[in-house]
Amino acid sequence: MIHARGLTKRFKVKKESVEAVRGIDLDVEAGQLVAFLGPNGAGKSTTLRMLTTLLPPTSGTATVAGHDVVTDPAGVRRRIGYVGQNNSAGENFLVRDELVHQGCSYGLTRSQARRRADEVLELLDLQLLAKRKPGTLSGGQRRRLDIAMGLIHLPPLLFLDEPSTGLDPQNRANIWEHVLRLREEYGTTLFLTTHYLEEADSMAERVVIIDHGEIIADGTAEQLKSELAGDHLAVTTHDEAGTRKAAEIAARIAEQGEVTVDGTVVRLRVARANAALPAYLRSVEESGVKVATAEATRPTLDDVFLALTGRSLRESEETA
Ligand SMILES: Nc1ncnc2c1ncn2[C@@H]1O[C@H](COP(=O)(O)OP(=O)(O)OP(=O)(O)O)[C@@H](O)[C@H]1O
Repeated sequence: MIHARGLTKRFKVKKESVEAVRGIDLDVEAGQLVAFLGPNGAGKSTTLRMLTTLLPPTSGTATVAGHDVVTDPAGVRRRIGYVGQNNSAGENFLVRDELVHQGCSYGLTRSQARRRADEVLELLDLQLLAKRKPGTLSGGQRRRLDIAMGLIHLPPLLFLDEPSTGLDPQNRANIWEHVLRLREEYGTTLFLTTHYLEEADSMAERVVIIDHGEIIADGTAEQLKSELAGDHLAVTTHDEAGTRKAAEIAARIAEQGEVTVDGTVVRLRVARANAALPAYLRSVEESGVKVATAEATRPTLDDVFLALTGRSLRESEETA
């Protein structure tokens, strides 16, 4: 559905050149739900804008929904939906009429557009709001209307730029419910950017991480977490001598990263906690040290980003 090779975008700002995207290779198969993650300024929107033909690449190639973004942008646009960060519905018409108008602009006849408008209104639970003006909708309702606008021509591929940003947790969950329903009912391929790591982790089957214009990780959240970040173990002993001993043993088994000691707590990272924790506890107890508490935690996608870049994604966001 998406095949990009060496996709690059360079902007000229005064006399300086900004390399927003530096040679991206990407293949997305039909039916996938891909979350595109990265800190502010990483190049997410620029990539999305190139894939949706809103911006020409500086170099490289991309075929999207079977059409080349440079030589056949109109072909790409007919086959994709794009839900940007700004409202896509205008203020001239009522909600349903906005949808019908959008359908007609995609070449549907008026009666096809009406039928399709009713389908997307139902899919996004907007039926009761069909006769309202878009400006009177709440933030979450408005975002659902934006998604409906992107779906009016039944595209096999939908791009969503930050679909849940700015919404409260309840509305975010509601948007996800609709996005997942869309995929279930129509098999739509979904490619979305998000700042919410937890959402990408739990909802997307594939996570692609971009940093400084380059893809630095690509896989399922589980793969990325176990291959790149590892599980965390924290073991507490009763005294400093015991902690020292436990830290020495930890240094021998820790597969990734260093061992840290904080008071009487020893922390380490291992590939798989369920195998490593019992073995570690056995070794510590055999050395004569009594363990007070032991805890294993799974990493987050932020730990993955930290392991790859030495920075936390959240900190990168805050300093950007
Ligand atoms: N039109 C433009 N002119 C100049 N520089 C640009 C332009 N658009 C983007 N950039 C720069 O390209 C880089 C990537 O920006 P982009 O908007 O793609 O990042 P992003 O990952 O989408 O960030 P955010 O999460 O903040 O939306 C940034 O350094 C940005 O300042």
